[in-house]
Amino acid sequence: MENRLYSVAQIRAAEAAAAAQLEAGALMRRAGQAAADAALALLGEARARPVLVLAGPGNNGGDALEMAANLSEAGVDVVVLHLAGGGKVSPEAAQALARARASRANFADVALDVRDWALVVDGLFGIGLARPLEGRYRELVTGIDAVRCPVLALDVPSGLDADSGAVVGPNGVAVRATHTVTFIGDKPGLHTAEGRDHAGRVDVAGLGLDPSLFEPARACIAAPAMFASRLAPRRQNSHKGEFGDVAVVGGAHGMAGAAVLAARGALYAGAGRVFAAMLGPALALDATQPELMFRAAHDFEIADRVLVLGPGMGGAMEAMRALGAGIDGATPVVIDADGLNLLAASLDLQERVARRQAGTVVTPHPLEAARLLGISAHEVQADRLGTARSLARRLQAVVVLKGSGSVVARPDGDVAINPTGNPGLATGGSGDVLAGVCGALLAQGWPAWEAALGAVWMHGAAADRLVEEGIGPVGMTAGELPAAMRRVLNGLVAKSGRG
Ligand SMILES: NC(=O)C1=CN([C@@H]2O[C@H](COP(=O)(O)OP(=O)(O)OC[C@H]3O[C@@H](n4cnc5c(N)ncnc54)[C@H](OP(=O)(O)O)[C@@H]3O)[C@@H](O)[C@H]2O)[C@@H](O)CC1
Ligand SMILES: Nc1ncnc2c1ncn2[C@@H]1O[C@H](COP(=O)(O)OP(=O)(O)O)[C@@H](O)[C@H]1O
Ligand SMILES: [K+]
Repeated sequence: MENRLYSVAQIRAAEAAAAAQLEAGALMRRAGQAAADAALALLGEARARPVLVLAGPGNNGGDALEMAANLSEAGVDVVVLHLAGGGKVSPEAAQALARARASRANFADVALDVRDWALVVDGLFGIGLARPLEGRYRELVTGIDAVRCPVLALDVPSGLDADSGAVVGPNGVAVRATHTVTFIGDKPGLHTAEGRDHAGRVDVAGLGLDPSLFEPARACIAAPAMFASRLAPRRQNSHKGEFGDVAVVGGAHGMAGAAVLAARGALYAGAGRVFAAMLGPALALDATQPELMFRAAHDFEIADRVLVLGPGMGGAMEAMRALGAGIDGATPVVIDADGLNLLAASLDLQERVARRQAGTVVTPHPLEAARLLGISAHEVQADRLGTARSLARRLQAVVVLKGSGSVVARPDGDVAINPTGNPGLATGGSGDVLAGVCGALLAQGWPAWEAALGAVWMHGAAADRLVEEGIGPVGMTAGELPAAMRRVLNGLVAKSGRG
């Protein structure tokens, strides 16, 4: 998999294997050099003001001390705030401290707001964070929020769990960095949950480890290369039957909009024909999208149609019957929104989902995932990868756990974290559009894993384009997504063509 993400345990194993082959302290010196290079790149010509380096008690602090020595050797004015802690110090961190003390860096116990810094470097804690930040550490970390310069985190923003992207502690704090240089391998927690807010832009410094030292990654960052084989340009001699029928099953009384948004998502993602099978009063027409065909759900023929089960479906018996019929059908399905709430209420339906032969994509937001697993939304967010994996295993389906850094998981445990999208998507109906897009890709023959990855990546990229154009993040509407997503999709298709 490209853009690999490693768990802390995997990073530790690779680090130990590499350290056994190298001279003592070599990895820390390499980390300190990579960190200094990243800082120099960020500073550019801005050398007049000093750089503040916060160095913690462990090896993350050791990296910071090596970096401080390198920066001062490069002529940068460096102030080091070293918090020694009371515990045992590794030989390499002790060596780094000696080197930094012998350099021109100034050691001082300064307050964050006493100077106008060019850069603040967070080398307090990395993957060894063992508990929530308290006392002086907490003060420093919250103080960083007030500085106006760039903040560079070393390895992991202090206070963030590198595996999950959760801020550690019930009332925890973590550094909000503008940039993170992460060592040895990239980590999932930098890209999902609170990770995107705290890590900023992430660069990986591999430190020259031999790839054979790594256990296989079970996670990666999603990228178009993962679904590129499905993006072939259409043949001239094609007809709408080749691009499949999508039927959105939903739209109970008062919730027609959800079904319409999903149907538009499907239309703009290239489905041959799109139906909205309404549980509530069937609309005659969507005047702005007259291509959509409305039917009453109770006498709609679902055979041979890819189904998007759930947008605005409600919780009535009729909805449960429609969901069951869709699940028992032989075509690929997407289950979303109220469809997931109904599923959460029925172990029988969950088992029927797990027995399906055709592709199944399930798209819960954290609360829907929590209902499905009988846990709290907080517990879901504390372990998004684990949650998505266990749902995928339980339902034998591809699961998209939505939110910042959506996690796409499949039953064998592989996951991808989506890097596109922004808070403009936090608006009613954007999930309905996603479900429709996913349905259209399934209808065009994409396997469930690629359809989920493609839908999530393009849906987020559409929102990113809208932000670039000034249409968001504030006030972006779900109805604006389908056309923006269509531009993203056609752009990818054009790129995938020959020559
Ligand atoms: N080893 C190597 O070769 C390489 C390592 N690398 C670098 O090392 C980092 C990992 O180093 P690490 O294992 O020393 O952990 P680190 O993140 O510094 O924190 C542990 C220290 O903090 C303490 N502590 C923990 N939580 C605390 C809290 N809330 N509040 C207060 N104290 C707390 C804990 O002590 P404790 O009190 O728990 O005994 C311990 O002293 C990694 O992220 C990377 O940057 C790279 O250079 C590559 C080569
Ligand atoms: N802060 C965010 N950053 C990135 N994507 C987001 C964010 N908030 C929401 N999204 C995305 O927007 C969509 C919202 O879906 P959902 O919660 O089901 O909303 P609705 O039910 O209103 O349609 C999902 O694709 C989700 O991943
Ligand atoms: K750090």
